[in-house]
Amino acid sequence: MKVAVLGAAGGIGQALSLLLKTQLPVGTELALYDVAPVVPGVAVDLSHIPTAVSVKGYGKDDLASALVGSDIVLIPAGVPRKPGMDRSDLFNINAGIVANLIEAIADNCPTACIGIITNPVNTTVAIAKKVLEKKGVYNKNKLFGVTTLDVIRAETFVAEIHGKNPAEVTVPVIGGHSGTTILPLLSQTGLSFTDEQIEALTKRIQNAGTEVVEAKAGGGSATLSMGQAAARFCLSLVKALQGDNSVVECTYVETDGNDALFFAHPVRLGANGVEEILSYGELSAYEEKAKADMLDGLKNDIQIGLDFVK
Ligand SMILES: NC(=O)c1ccc[n+]([C@@H]2O[C@H](COP(=O)([O-])OP(=O)(O)OC[C@H]3O[C@@H](n4cnc5c(N)ncnc54)[C@H](O)[C@@H]3O)[C@@H](O)[C@H]2O)c1
Ligand SMILES: O=C(O)C[C@H](O)C(=O)O
Repeated sequence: MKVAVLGAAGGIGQALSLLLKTQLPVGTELALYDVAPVVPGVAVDLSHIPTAVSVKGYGKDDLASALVGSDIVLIPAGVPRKPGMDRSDLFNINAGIVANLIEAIADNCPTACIGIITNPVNTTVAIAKKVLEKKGVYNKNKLFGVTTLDVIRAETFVAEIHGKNPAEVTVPVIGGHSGTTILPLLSQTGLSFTDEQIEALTKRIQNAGTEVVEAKAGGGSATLSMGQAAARFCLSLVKALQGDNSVVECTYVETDGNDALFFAHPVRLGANGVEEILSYGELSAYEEKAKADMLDGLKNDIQIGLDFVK
């Protein structure tokens, strides 16, 4: 098994790479790529941790070597938000970065599962689809927008309110990854909430990225919690690729278009990536309305991505 992290020297990239170095199965190869000259040093640093996962750093001109043979490629490359910005304000810089990296994936490891972290996720995943299609290697079962951070935040905040261990709480989060497109399904937690709690919790989960951006006061966005979220997603994918058919994660994937072309659902993973897109079940009246209200915005975000690739 080979896992490549593109943008591995960044805030998310370093946290994620540390977690993968310590948690990937024995024998895994971890390839760390970044345009920042520190990346070989990050790899050497991690290589001193005594686990049976080999780590190699790849600089700016070595993208192809980093990618060849990869089974999973995770992409946290790109610029993060500063206070006052929306995720969509990152489009101008990050769209081109993602398109170029996806082209290289198409050329060097066209059958890899790709997890996109770079914002705006609602749009960058659509860019990836178009680039892969143009290259003739698109497989919708292997392209994922990583929305796991919304899930772990929802689990944390719900556990806090109910005085529970977060490990015992499950909250599906559907839709997209920005503002109101993030839709936590509190009705499916098996726990009860007042209307006021539902309103406040939903808003907190939707604004949690901004909560971090403001707290970091110009120093970037969520990196450590995102590292944890991406590691959870990657480890689930590894388990599934190795034959475990029972792994379910919420992730932003291409669907039958019932809601929008890309929509985060609970997804059963397997040896080929997406095994089955699971129904998100019955929504409460509050959730139905929230979904109806955000769909046009999400569809627009997706269209911007599709239109970016000529
Ligand atoms: N999906 C999510 O839930 C989620 C959560 C947090 C952050 N993000 C997004 O992740 C991205 C990265 O955030 P960060 O805090 O790690 O930023 P960062 O600035 O700390 O790190 C980004 C890294 O990407 C590298 N990079 C830039 N262009 C590159 C290229 N063409 N190829 C390879 N590497 C390149 C940079 O050198 C840097 O090391 C941002 O777009 C951010 O908005 C997404
Ligand atoms: O909020 C951001 O810009 C980063 C990320 O999407 C997050 O949800 O923390």
